[in-house]
Amino acid sequence: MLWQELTVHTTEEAIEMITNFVHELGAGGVSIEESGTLNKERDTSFGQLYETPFNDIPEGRAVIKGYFYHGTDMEPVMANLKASVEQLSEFDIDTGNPTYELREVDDEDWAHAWKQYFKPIRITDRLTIKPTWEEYTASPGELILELDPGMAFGTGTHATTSLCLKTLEKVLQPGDDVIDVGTGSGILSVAAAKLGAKHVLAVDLDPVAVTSAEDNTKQNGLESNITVKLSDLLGVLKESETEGASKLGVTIPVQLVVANILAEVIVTFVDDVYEVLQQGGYYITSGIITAKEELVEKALVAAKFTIVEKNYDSNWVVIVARKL
Ligand SMILES: C[S@@+](CC[C@H](N)C(=O)[O-])C[C@H]1O[C@@H](n2cnc3c(N)ncnc32)[C@H](O)[C@@H]1O
Repeated sequence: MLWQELTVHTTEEAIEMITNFVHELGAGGVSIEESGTLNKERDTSFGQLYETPFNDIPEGRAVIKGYFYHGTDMEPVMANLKASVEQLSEFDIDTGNPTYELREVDDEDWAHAWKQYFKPIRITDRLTIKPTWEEYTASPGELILELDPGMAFGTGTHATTSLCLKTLEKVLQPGDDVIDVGTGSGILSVAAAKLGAKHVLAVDLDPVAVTSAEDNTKQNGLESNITVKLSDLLGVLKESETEGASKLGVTIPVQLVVANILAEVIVTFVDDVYEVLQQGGYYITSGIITAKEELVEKALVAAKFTIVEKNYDSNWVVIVARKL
């Protein structure tokens, strides 16, 4: 199928606003590329982070691409978008002299192009992510995460995913029950299970992510260690109250929760994380751009969490909080 691809070259700071504009103007899908991440393209109903490796986008810059159906009259779309972007300076958002391009593309091109760049990645001495279609020989003691993210988020190349993986390796104790909120491809759940979790409950509100996480659970032979559900954390809490833990696989309260979602979303369920955690339990959270770090910290402290560690990669932070 043919699409019209509208590209905006701008700054990381303007991503959120411009992505919203492109959506509001009727794009069927939006992709976001920042420097040094892997680009995958699909619908952005949850405002996910997007990934692009080996690109030559300079630090602080971003490329946003909106895909419009072939018959769309792009002239008013362009005019509207430019007018909205110009207004951003009034809100002190630096759009960095944006430039615009328009071209026709075939969706086969953009749905699969990223695969050629996705190679085995060694995240830590122990954890390596291996695309299912690549050959790789593991060294002794190396844990291999077999992964085909499909169109879900979570290849491991994005700074936030790799921050979460490194932190999981440090914090998770064998035998822990774990909840992975916003599982995407299931990458963090697969890692948690391979690192010795007793059971992992993986939840996501996006059916595409749920299918991907289920597939990756199977690829790694972890069907008896990971339960995947189309839900958010509140849904999990309600289900555990009404039906008990039997369908969730984990026993609530759990020892560890991990959530790699955008800051604005994370702050909406901090209290639910506190409730679902055992005393002494850990909460690993990322998806937080450093500009939003304080917002999340305040919400965590207000919910009675103690912040025990923070680590950074590019403009992203992972926060480790504890229920003490
Ligand atoms: C940035 S991706 C993270 C994927 C993967 N966990 C990783 O670390 O690479 C965030 C995921 O959270 C999901 N999501 C967004 N809001 C959510 C919510 N309130 N509850 C559950 N999942 C949510 C999105 O659908 C998306 O798949």
